[in-house]
Amino acid sequence: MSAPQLVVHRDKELMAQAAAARLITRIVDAQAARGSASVVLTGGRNGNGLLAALSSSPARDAIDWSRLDLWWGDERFLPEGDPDRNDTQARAALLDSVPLDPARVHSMPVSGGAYGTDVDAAAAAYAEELAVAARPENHGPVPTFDVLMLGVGPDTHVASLFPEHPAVRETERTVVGVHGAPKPPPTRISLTFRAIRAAREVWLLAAGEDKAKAAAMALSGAGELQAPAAGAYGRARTLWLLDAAAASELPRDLYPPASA
Ligand SMILES: O=C(O)[C@H](O)[C@@H](O)[C@H](O)[C@H](O)COP(=O)(O)O
Repeated sequence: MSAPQLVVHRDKELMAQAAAARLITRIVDAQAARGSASVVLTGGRNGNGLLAALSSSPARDAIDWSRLDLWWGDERFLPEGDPDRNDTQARAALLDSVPLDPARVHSMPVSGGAYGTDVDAAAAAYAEELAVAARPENHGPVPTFDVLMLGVGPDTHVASLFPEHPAVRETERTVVGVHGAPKPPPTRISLTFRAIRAAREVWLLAAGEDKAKAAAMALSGAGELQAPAAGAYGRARTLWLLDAAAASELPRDLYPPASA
């Protein structure tokens, strides 16, 4: 477990630009060190803002897109191409405009596809896809992702792990079907903490005033059942990327406001 580090940017646009630059560097470094890189994407405005910033960065061409594995932290269990799916939004923001190897783009299953409406079967299939990709040196049922990104909800949810929901208590499975999520749509697929914590680096993205209480709660010792963001950490690094508004209610020992 790595203790959280905080990076606070002036506003969400700067945060997206800086995070995109950071991600390019991590991917290029991983490809240099290990031949390929693996990244777990998140839905939400901040995750998609980062992808859009990466798309318009000239440095994006430093990435060897054919040697990049993409996974998702969670997905809304909706039909293929649905505009509310996280993968549809990621494709529009970046993926459609770069030469990825389609076999390395691991979207979560769609509803109405091979698993019909059975979200638990769909989740089990994604867990199997992760297990197949894991190497012996990963010592577990998922690959050691280089970077796993997570948006943070105002209720402190990450991926589709909502406060006090059964998925937060899951310790064995790496992927679960989520039923009755408090945020629509109610049926989702999510990585669990077990899979999230297999990542080398976990980055939590939070921007805007509506995230200030969530960030303060998760970073002030709240339990992961009540504040799932508190349970998201990486093996080597846990990084909170915030804008000033989201950092505005953090305890002063964590982040002194500029006027202090
Ligand atoms: O599946 C979802 O409903 C969203 O992906 C959600 O989990 C999102 O990541 C957070 O709510 C943060 O969202 P923002 O980045 O838009 O603030």
